[in-house]
Amino acid sequence: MELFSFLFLALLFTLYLYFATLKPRKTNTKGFKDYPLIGTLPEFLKNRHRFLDWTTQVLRDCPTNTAVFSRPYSSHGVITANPDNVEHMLKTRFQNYPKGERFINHLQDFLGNGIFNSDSELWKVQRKIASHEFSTKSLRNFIVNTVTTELQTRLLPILSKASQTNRLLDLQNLFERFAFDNVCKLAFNVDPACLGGDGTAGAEFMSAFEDAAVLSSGRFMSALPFMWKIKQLLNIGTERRLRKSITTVHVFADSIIRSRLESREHTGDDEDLLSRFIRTQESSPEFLRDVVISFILAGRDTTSSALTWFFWILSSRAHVRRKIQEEIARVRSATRGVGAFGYEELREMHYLHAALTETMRLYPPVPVDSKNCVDDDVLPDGTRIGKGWFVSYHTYAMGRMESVWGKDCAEYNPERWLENGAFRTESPFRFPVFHAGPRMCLGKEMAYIQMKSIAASVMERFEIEAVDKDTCPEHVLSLTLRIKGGLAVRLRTRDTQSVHPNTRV
Ligand code: HEM
Repeated sequence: MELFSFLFLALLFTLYLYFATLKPRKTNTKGFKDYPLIGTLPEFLKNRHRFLDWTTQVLRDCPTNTAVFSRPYSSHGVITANPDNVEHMLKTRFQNYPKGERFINHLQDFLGNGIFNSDSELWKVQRKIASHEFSTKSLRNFIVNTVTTELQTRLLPILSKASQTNRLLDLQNLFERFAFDNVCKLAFNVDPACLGGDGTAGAEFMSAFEDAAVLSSGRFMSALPFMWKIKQLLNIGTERRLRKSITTVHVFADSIIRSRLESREHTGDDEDLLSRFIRTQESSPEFLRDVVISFILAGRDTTSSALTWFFWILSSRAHVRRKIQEEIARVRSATRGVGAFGYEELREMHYLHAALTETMRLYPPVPVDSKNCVDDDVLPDGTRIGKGWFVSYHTYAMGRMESVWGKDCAEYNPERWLENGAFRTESPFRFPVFHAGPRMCLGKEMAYIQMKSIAASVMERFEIEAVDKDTCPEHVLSLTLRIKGGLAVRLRTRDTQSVHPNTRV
């Protein structure tokens, strides 16, 4: 026993000496500090809680805004905020940069082989069906109608009541519930009634879905890649919670899919994606479940994240709020529209489009996205990448790069998106908020319809002020960029003279 204690103390002492005298292999300030054997791990552990800002600073200091990242017992990787590199990986050499095994393994339990978590043929077949359906007018109308109903019957009445009672509201929570109801209608025509409804089963489904998303993405932040696998094997800690939440999600989705398959002949006119997939091809219930879950994940927290940051930013920018309100009033008087905004009216709102886009430039809902390198390659800026390395493009950092947006990159300025008053699109490689190339986001148009519809309807009726409008909120990093603790706001009904008489709730 004494010998054991002695050996143990000797080992501790040796480790102490090793770490105390350790010097990074790379001592200059460019790139991540890289130590022998343990790679970037010490820096990563020190900065994990502020991952986005730390990596942004490192990339800003690198000559081509690209840095190599290494972790012990795991493959190396490259993180880039360079538009040429982004174009190379997302388009020019698309085949060489799939999601890859590492990404897919991390999310497999939750997402199976859904579009968000597959490559090659499995991805292609879902992409083909979905991109056809997303381009149909019937799906667009379905989306507009779903958003309108949720707005008129749930969100606006909740806001109206809060403004009368001067109650504080967590706007992020409301938007997340809104988006979840919406995307469930789109995915399988089910209304979980998470916003203002009595949907107990729906609320349980949403909360399990949220847990599953956060815990699955937490696997990527594990200091040592095999640690989550050990926890999974022993069914302990976060992995135990993850298993439970995934089971809840699967049971809920399976029951809907089973009943829809049993009444297959009744899906003839249904507009939701599940019915469209059932009509188009023969698929197993498990595959249909994967399809549905991926779509819910893709459309769930993205629009709510963008809208939450949008209202926080606008809280301290009265001049931007005023311009949006003037635009809304102009569109109203031109169309003499009443009630919810129609698709054509939303299309006319160029300034609102620019203000939302500018929000996502600085606070992208998907801040970092990763691919896997299949064969050795050299990026356009000269960075060498080895087979099996991960390559991440850092959308959050790109919005803050002088090399991409110029000297005023840190300023919130919707005007940068306008030319003679009309919205001007940007290269998706400089602005990869919706991804780019063959895997570009399928829900982009739907997302803008939803965000513009909510923003215009809310801003036409209310003034919204974040309680803590002058302090940048902390964010939580899961798959999407969310505000830690939500966004507390106070509402005031706008002067009745400035609101169209027929639009009151
Ligand atoms: C502001 C809102 C949104 C943003 C910023 C956004 C962003 C993105 C990004 C970055 C990706 C690439 C993810 C990856 O492959 O790793 C993506 C993919 C995707 N998005 Fe969106 N998205 C938004 C809203 C939506 C909505 C509302 C839907 C509809 C349900 C949707 C459906 C999809 C789908 C199906 C994919 C997978 C495409 C593929 O792999 O081929 N998105 N989105």
